[in-house]
Amino acid sequence: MSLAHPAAPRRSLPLRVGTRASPLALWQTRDFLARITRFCPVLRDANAFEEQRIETSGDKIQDRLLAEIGGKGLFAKEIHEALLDRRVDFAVHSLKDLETEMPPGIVLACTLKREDARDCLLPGPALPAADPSDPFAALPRGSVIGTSSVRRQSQLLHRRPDLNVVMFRGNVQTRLRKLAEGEAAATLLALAGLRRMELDPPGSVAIDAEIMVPAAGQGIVGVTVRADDTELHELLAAIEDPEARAVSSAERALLAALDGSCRTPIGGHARMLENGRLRLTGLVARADGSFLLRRTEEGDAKDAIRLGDELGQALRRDSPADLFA
Ligand SMILES: NCc1[nH]cc(CCC(=O)O)c1CC(=O)O
Repeated sequence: MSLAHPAAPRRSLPLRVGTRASPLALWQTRDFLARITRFCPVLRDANAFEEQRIETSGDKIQDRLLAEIGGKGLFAKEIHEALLDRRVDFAVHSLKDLETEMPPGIVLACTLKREDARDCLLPGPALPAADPSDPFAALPRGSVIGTSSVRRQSQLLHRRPDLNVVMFRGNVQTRLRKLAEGEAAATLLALAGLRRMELDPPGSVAIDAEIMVPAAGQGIVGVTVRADDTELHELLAAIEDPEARAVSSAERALLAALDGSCRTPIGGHARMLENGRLRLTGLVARADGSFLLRRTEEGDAKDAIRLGDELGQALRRDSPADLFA
C-alpha cells in the first residue's frame, strides 16, 4: 500500500492509532480517521486502521486536582510511550492536553480545524438557565461550582468572589452526571467537547472569551507521530488546518514563555483577523481570583510564535513572582 503517492514506499496495514478511551477522545479519533480517509482513498478499507486505547495517568487519577499531580502531559505520557515503543503509528489528542514541548522523537504532525474555543457555563437542575449576556448573573450568592481547572476557577472567582469552588473531575459524561446529582449548582466545560458529542445541556451558555479566556489549544485536535516517520508525517500534515496551526502556535508559545508552575492559572486565546494578522489574548491569575492580568496583542500570523513568546514574557514580567516559582 502506498499512502500519499503511488511511488511512495509500501507499508503494512493496519495503521495503529493511539487514543484515550473517553467518549470524547474516541469521537475525536474516529472523526480524524474519517477525514484522513476522505483525503487518502487508499485507506478506505475497513482494516486500514486499528484503534489502540491507552489509559493515561490523567485517566487513572480521579481524586486530586490535575494541577497537583503534574498538569499538562498527564493525558499524553503513556500515549507518547506507545508511539516511541512502536506500539502505535500515530496518536490523536486534545491539543490543550499536550505539553508545549514534545518529547524527543515525537512531533505534532497536524492540527485540525478549531471547534468553538469558548468555555460554557452549565447550570444544574436547581438553577434557572444562564443569561448569555451575563452568564454568572443568575448564580445565587455562595453557590457551589464544580471545576478542577484553576484557569476557570480563578476567572470565575475574580468576578464572583462569593462563589465556592469544589473539585469536579472525570470525563464530560461523569461531570454531567455529578451536576445532575446535585454535587454542584453549576459547572464549567469546554463547549468543543459538548458540541462534538452533540450534547446541549439545558440552560447552558457559552462564555465570551474576554470574560473567560480559554486554555491554549482548547477546541483543537492535534495528531502526533514519530519524527522519523517521514511518510506518515507527510500524510498527516496534508490535512492540517493552517489557521489552527497559526492560532495554536501563538497560544502554545505564550504558555511556554509563561512557564507557570502547573498550578498557575494561565489562559491563551488567539483569533485570526483578516489580512493575515493574529490577535492573541493572554491571562495570568491567582487561583483564588485575587490577582488577574489579561492583555491582548496583535501580530503577523507568520510570526505567531514570536507573538506568543513576547506576550507571555510581558505577562510574566508584570505578574507577582511567586506565581512562577
Ligand atoms: N482536560 C479535558 C479536556 N480536554 C479537552 C477537552 C475539550 C475539548 C477541547 O478542548 O478540544 C476537555 C474537556 C473540558 O475541558 O471540558
